[in-house]
Amino acid sequence: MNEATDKAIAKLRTTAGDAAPKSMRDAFADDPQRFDRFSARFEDVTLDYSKCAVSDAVMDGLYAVARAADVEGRRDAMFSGEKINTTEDRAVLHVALRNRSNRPIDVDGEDVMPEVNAVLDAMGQFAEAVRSGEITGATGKKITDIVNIGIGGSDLGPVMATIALKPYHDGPRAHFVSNVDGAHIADTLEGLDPATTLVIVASKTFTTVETMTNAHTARRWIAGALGEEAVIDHFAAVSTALDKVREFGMDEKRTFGFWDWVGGRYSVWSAIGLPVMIAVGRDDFGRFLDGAHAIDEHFRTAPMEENLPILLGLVGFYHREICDYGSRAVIPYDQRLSRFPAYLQQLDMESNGKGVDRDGETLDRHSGPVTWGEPGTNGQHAFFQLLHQGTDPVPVEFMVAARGHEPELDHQQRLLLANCLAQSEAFMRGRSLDEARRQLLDKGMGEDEANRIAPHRVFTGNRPSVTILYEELTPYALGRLIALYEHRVFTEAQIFGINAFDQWGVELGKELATGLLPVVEGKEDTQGHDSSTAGLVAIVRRMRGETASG
Ligand SMILES: O=P(O)(O)OC[C@H]1O[C@](O)(CO)[C@@H](O)[C@@H]1O
Repeated sequence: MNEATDKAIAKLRTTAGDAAPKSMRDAFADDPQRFDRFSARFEDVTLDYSKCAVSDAVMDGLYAVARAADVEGRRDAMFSGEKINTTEDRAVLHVALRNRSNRPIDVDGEDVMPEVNAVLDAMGQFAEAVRSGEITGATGKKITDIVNIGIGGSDLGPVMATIALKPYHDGPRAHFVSNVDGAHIADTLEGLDPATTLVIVASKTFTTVETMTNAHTARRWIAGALGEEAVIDHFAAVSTALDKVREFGMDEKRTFGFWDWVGGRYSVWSAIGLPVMIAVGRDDFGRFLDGAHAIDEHFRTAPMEENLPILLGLVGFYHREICDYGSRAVIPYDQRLSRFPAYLQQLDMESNGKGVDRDGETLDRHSGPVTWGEPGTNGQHAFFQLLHQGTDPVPVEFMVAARGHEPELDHQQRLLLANCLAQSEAFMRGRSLDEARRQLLDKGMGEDEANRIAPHRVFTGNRPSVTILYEELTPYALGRLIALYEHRVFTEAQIFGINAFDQWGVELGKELATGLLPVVEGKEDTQGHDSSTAGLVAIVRRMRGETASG
């Protein structure tokens, strides 16, 4: 572990004990400038962290931690193509995928930008040809539906972005299959016409069992309806493993590559974004990349005190390490961001859910928290109970647009905004016992009854939240929002001292999945497995009528 970071964190802990506001309600009452002091802006995005228990001294302590952990130096190393993913010996260059300035970025002495631009161009031509009907299915019919088959990073980003950009869809309908559960592909293909469907198989490795199993099911579906020779016209592939794509029998002209320096969870900007591009078109996909690039430039150049991803990262680190909050809730008051929390779960937890530092030493501090969430206002009618009154405070991250895409329903957007802002105010202010009692008495309740009920209606308040406010959820704004979170995760990882870019924990799942299959199939016995696993396998086989004792 880095000694300088340890020292800065120890100092911050003391500072926070002495100088963090004990009551945020009082802090707001005492300082009318609090919002101005603890919020930052980039273009039309406002990051408000004033409803967190920070003070100037705490923020200075956090900047000192970031400096000790060399966040800025490591950021520059990432942007310059250094192999900062040391356990896989890879550069980390999702930023090159949206490097709209075309500034050269070298990996092993070679500029990656020409290749990046060539794939983007090929994707654009293919996407537009599918959208216009120039590329058709085997029978000459226009493609009306695309089915993306992928999982993890080859699914979550495209699904999330496709849902988010619904107002911009003017291409074929996009569907997504990820789960190996046959129900997923069966339900998705039901009602689709093979003659007008294009299947995109998206897999960085082209070996992931879920994706390959679903790809073979889709292949049978196409071949069964249109004949084996039609398969080539109904499939496209996205992968870094071009040899494996060839083995599957895909057309090379419909194969779009990317590179080992793009992590799965950072790949929506690459050819993995093809379904998004087909749905919204090349130009809007370009605007999505532009938005991310704008945040990249801001992250690369803005001073820490004004740097939104760094500030979001510092607040996140503060909540995790100093305040000891084990999770954070991401609540978009934006229905079209309904899959953003799921997307962030992979981005955040696959990156920062680590137990050893970059040198392989066991961490003696926290790494990343649990990230979870659901859109508001729905969450308000479910888990907000715990957020307001539960015993474990959970910092909340709200995001909301000033304007929706439905001018005729603008009164609903105002209601949404009011809910979002009211919730963050309520988390901060709370309601004291006295206030609760007085409210009940004002409603005409008797004194004894008011005394009995009031404690149940107390809200401790002082519960932290961050609000990210933007004008409208455009492709550009979505690109910015995702990149903001990517660099937040990066910032936190540097302070935690971990490698955010490997994922050995989830890769274990890939090994385990196939290991037990022969046992479930009855081809191997349960010897060597624990009694729980053996017992459950035995029940499964009995229930499926696969053993005599069934
Ligand atoms: O794109 P692939 O190679 O099919 O992998 C899918 C996902 O699997 C993981 O490696 C582990 O689940 C993720 O990181 C990745 O996004």
